[in-house]
Amino acid sequence: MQKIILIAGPSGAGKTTISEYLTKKFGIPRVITHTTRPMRPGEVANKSYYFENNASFSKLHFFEHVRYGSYKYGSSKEALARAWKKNDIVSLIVNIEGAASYIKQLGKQVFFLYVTTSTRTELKERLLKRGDDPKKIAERLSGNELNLLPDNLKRDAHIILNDNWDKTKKKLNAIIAGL
Ligand SMILES: Nc1nc2c(ncn2[C@@H]2O[C@H](COP(=O)(O)OP(=O)(O)O)[C@@H](O)[C@H]2O)c(=O)[nH]1
Ligand SMILES: Nc1ncnc2c1ncn2[C@@H]1O[C@H](COP(=O)(O)OP(=O)(O)O)[C@@H](O)[C@H]1O
Repeated sequence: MQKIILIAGPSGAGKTTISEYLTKKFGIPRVITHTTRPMRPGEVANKSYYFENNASFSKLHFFEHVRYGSYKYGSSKEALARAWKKNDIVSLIVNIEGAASYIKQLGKQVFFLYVTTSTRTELKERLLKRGDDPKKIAERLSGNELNLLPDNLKRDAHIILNDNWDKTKKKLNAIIAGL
């Protein structure tokens, strides 16, 4: 059965780091998603995201799409098909709303990883170190943008407390072995 590992959680929790590890270690490709937000330093077009404007975004065929902060984000049916063509297990980084859509639409094909840290201070420190703008960090770590795990998704979530990278790797290795 084709499967999708959804990776959700607050900014700075380690979603991208985990998805890159899954690619490197297990050849699990990530479904590249579309966004209207500007590219950050260090990001690569068509690898980090497909960077769109409002007009090009509106022409895509979405599996689901959301507005998050000031920008639009969405995963296209084409990008999912492309990733599944490469491998039966793929990963996808989404916000909580997107995770709920996937779980509803794909049911048992979904493995839902919720990644977080023990403290919000740790998230803030990681984001400062990553070079994010302090004003943006404050927005990401409050309100809707925090991506807290809602009660109705707790049953579906496999929670990874990514405080320690070695422990996280071991958990990921065990998860992949069991898929
Ligand atoms: N629903 C949905 N969320 C997405 C998609 N692509 C990215 N996201 C989420 O959008 C949020 C913002 O991503 P980004 O701007 O890269 O910021 P970061 O999480 O602070 O690194 C994150 O929670 C991502 O998981 C998508 O296609 N659909
Ligand atoms: N277990 C960890 N311990 C310390 N730093 C980490 C850990 N996991 C990830 N990081 C670092 O934290 C920062 C945020 O990780 P990232 O994967 O970009 O988060 P997200 O995609 O969830 O926003 C990156 O600089 C990354 O190298």
